Amino acid sequence: NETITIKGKQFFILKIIGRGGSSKVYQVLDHKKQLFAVKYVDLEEADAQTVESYKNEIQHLNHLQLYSDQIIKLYDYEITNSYIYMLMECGNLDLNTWLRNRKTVNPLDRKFYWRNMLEAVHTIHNHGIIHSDLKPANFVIVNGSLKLIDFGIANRLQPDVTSIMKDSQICKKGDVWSLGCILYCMTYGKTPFQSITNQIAKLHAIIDTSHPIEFPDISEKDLLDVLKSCLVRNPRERISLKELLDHPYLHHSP
Ligand SMILES: Cn1cc(Nc2nc(NC3CCCCC3)c3c(C#N)c[nH]c3n2)cn1
Repeated sequence: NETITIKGKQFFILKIIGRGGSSKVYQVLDHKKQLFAVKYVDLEEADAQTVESYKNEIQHLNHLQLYSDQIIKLYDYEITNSYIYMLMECGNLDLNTWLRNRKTVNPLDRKFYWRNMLEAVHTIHNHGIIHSDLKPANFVIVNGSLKLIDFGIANRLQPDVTSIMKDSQICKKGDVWSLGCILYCMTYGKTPFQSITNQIAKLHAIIDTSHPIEFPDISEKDLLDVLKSCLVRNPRERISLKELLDHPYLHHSP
């Protein structure tokens, strides 16, 4: 069956893991039967800005390999005018699928995965990257720990150059909100505004500081405090990533 050749090495396609607009992710084997993920991007229809955004994402992914184990391993890549191949480590499952398949998350997994997510996002923030679209599908489980697979740079609708560069500390707080939503989901089995089905009403609730987010009582008081601190609507008052890394939830058992 089908093979992919990257930098002269041949890989055998086992299955397609996912597909996006012009990208596909395959699970492949090399000649030593080692498992990898290959991301393929079709550049035929891509405009110069899109190609640039993909090259930017790859440069950052390549560089950040050195700084954290919670960033997916990029072993090699091949860029031509018509396609991109990225050879990466393969996760067993992405966090979105994992969360969908289970009703409850055990407190130890949740705490461990939270630590992994914080470390990954702290790493990209330290290099001036703000994801601004963090969701469970951006993380994969590799040998029991979570790894970030993309930085939200590729194919983002580029902020038009007129957008005034906001204070980056404030923008980083957007990623804290997103992480809080993921942790909320791992705690209560639903996202903070999931019960509001009308999209407009949901949007109003999200931005309405007088609309209270429900935090049903739980035994882990440290976890409850993390959730309430992340899901503060005013970014200035919201907890920072640095403070999250020092929070008792990460350091006190249970
Ligand atoms: C469902 N599932 C996922 C895996 N593992 C996996 N999925 C990856 N992307 C998936 C593409 C579809 C959406 C969810 C992420 C990548 C990846 C990139 N990009 C680099 N390594 C990976 N490993 C095994 N089953």
